[in-house]
Amino acid sequence: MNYQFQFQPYQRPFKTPLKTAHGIWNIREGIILNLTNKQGNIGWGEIAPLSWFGSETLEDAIAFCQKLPSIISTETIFTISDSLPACQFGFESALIELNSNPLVDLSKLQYSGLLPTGEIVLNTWETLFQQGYQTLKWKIGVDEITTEINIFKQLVKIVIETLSSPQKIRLRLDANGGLTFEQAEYWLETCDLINANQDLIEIEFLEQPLSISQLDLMLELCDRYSTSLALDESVANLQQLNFCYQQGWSDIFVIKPAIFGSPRKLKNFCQKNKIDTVFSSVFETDIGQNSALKIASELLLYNRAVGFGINHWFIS
Ligand SMILES: O=C(O)CCC(=O)c1ccccc1C(=O)O
Ligand SMILES: [Mg+2]
Repeated sequence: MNYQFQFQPYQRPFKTPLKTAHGIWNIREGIILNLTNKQGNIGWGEIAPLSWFGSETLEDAIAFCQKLPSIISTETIFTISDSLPACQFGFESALIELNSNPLVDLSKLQYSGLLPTGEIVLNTWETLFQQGYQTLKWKIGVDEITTEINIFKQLVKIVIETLSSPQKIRLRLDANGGLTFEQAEYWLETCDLINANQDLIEIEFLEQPLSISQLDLMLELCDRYSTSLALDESVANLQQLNFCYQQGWSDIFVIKPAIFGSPRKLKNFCQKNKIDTVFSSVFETDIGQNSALKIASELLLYNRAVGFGINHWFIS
């Protein structure tokens, strides 16, 4: 099958720049593409690379699109190199949109809301909770650890004072690989104590405490603490996911479909191995988000909230 191919780069500024352990992020840049078939139907796709997470760069993706002819085949799409995972996602999701049943039910998904870093979280959590988010994520590893643990304990205290059973918040902590082993131990001790002593706030998991090169130490943390751990940066694409799975990771895997690579290969892996997944955004636009959410709703096994509650981060 042949398709007519068009693409257009885009830029979207954040309302408030996003702070993570990797640094400050001001503008989301990516590419919107479309494929038109012989009947004139159009399928949209998005390429939203995140090179600091291990995907190709935006420049790589633009260069790839520029080299393609204006008519491309299904075979071209299914042979995109594994070194261009965000391109694999963008083109395959446009194909999926053209060729499959559009009636995927996204209404059953629960969303996780992303909190801002720092002390402002003490006000923001309640706004998001009132908007319906029962799962929230807070970035750590950005400030001094004593400052962050202090804010975290205040947050837990306020939540406990404000909610009453059966209300409940699940909180995810995302370190973006920015902690040392000792700092991760300190966080996990604190989380274990909170989880053991009350039911109004559950620390659902600590996400990517250490860098990709320290998988052995993260496996050790899994053994030593009862709070769950999730890998994110460590499993940014299929090759990395295969590796971590083979090394024995049996806790949570955060999957960011837009940079992971071929949706078809992701589906095969998840259906074969029944892993515990959290599907998450890379701040793509609605086009990439819709494709990612369709994948999430097909593959989600344990009903964990998807990390796509991020719209309030953008100037619309
Ligand atoms: O996962 C979520 O809940 C929100 C999305 C998120 O945190 C994120 C968004 C863009 C890039 C990296 C990350 C991350 O999980 O580290
Ligand atoms: Mg993360």
